[in-house]
Amino acid sequence: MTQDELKQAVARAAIEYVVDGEIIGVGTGSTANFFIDELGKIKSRIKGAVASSEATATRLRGHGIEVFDLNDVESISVYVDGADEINATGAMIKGGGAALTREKIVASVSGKFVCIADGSKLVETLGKFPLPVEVVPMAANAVSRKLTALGGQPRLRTKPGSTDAFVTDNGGYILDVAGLSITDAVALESDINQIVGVIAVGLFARRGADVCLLGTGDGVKKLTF
Ligand SMILES: O=C(CO)[C@H](O)[C@H](O)COP(=O)(O)O
Repeated sequence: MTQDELKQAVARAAIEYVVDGEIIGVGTGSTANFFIDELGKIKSRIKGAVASSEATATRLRGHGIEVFDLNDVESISVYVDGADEINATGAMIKGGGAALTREKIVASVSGKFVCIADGSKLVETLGKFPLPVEVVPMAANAVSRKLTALGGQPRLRTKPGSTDAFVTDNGGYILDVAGLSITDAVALESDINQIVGVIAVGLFARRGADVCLLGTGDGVKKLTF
């Protein structure tokens, strides 16, 4: 199976977690997009969705799915999203698609986090994928120095084909931090959160996934944490 076929398979499998009549939290990225397309096929079963990015909101609306402002929602039963890396405890690196802050917010108010990923995302130790850190633009260099002191090699994310800084939905910049071998994800998440100027770090450890649907050549494997 191709990587897209694996993503589509886990997206289809995630429909099992949709609670009829409810508002569902929806992540960002190529795997989440397959899930949105599956949601579109059963949109009459749900009340609507809370999106983790403007791109996801646009795709949801394209399927005729109502997108709710999180401030107008009391609770979310299920949040479905991809990951850049996930380990055996359900801790993840996220933010490759630049939506880490809103993803973390929606995940934090959701009852169950269902991660959908192709098998290549399951790793023993987090950190081979550069850790995204969203920062207030004026603090980018100051935060970079602190991340270097933590042992990382931060690089400012730029727009494709440009040297201009990429700007997130929230007006932030992203530092992608290479060179980290993350053995204590909870501690590192806390340490980076403490750095003044950090908006959010793409380490989902304190609030990791509850379930991971992993697409492999042998079919969809379900990991529970
Ligand atoms: O965290 C994310 C976006 O900020 C994505 O979920 C993550 O980057 C995985 O994306 P994809 O499914 O395209 O591999």
